[in-house]
Amino acid sequence: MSTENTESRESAEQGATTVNTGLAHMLKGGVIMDVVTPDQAKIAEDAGAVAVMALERVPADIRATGGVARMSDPDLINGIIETVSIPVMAKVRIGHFVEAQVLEHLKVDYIDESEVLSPADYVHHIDKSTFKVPFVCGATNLGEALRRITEGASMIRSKGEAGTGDVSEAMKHIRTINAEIAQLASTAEDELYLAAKELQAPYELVKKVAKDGRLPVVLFVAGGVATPADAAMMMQMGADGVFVGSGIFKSGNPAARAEAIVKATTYYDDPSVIAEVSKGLGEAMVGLSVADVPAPHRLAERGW
Ligand SMILES: O=C(CO)[C@H](O)[C@H](O)COP(=O)(O)O
Repeated sequence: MSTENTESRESAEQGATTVNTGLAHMLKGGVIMDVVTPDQAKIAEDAGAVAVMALERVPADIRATGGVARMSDPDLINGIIETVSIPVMAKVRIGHFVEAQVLEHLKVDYIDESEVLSPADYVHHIDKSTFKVPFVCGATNLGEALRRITEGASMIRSKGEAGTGDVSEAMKHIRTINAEIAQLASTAEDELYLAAKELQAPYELVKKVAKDGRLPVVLFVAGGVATPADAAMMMQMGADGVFVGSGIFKSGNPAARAEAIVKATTYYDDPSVIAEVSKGLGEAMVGLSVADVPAPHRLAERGW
């Protein structure tokens, strides 16, 4: 390849990186909602969601019915794309690069390489740098987040324990990521080589996080967020936004709860707003305490 071609490819790649992370920045401060039908997508859009995540079953139903959970039917994804004007994300199994090729072909706005679906590869994640469409990936700690970013993820979401309605794992993961970043920021420069080795992440990326005191991409929180107060708490913990799935569409009044969670995410530091929007929402999802979920059934354990 000529020098000129190499340069233009590099510049195109840099451009793609900017665009890829740019969409995630536009979603900041918002709620991304799991939806399984075009009607649900419309409810989410009307409630003020900044994007929807198309999938076949919300995590609570994946957990309840078991079996192998895969990428959704393209007809469902197309139906949702045609119904709403906000960005549409969709999930692929960890390591399933052909499902990702299909979603890119369908022109989804974002791909979630998600532990909520059954992994297709227990060793490798997708090489996301080979795609034009941006990816979001889950992480339970800083090392995991940095490995996903190295593979090309443009956005990270902490995993929580999806489908439980129990926010405690989401809290654990955002606290862990925050604490590990704070520790890096106070690490002497000549000790960052060891930190990189321990985090199993590239030195240059570790150095950047230490210098900036934050991830180089947007960080949302997911998994177990079920009430307006849950969402506001994640925002007060420093999240750039929240994903909510089962908490809305497994509740008694999805439209009202969706709107309330959006408002609480926006006014996350105003208890008077959170109190107001929490009134009269009807039944919250029944939920499942994470302490009662045995380790082999924990979705957050998937991914490495
Ligand atoms: O995997 C996801 C993020 O991509 C889900 O949207 C999220 O984890 C939903 O979890 P829950 O159903 O507990 O809200």
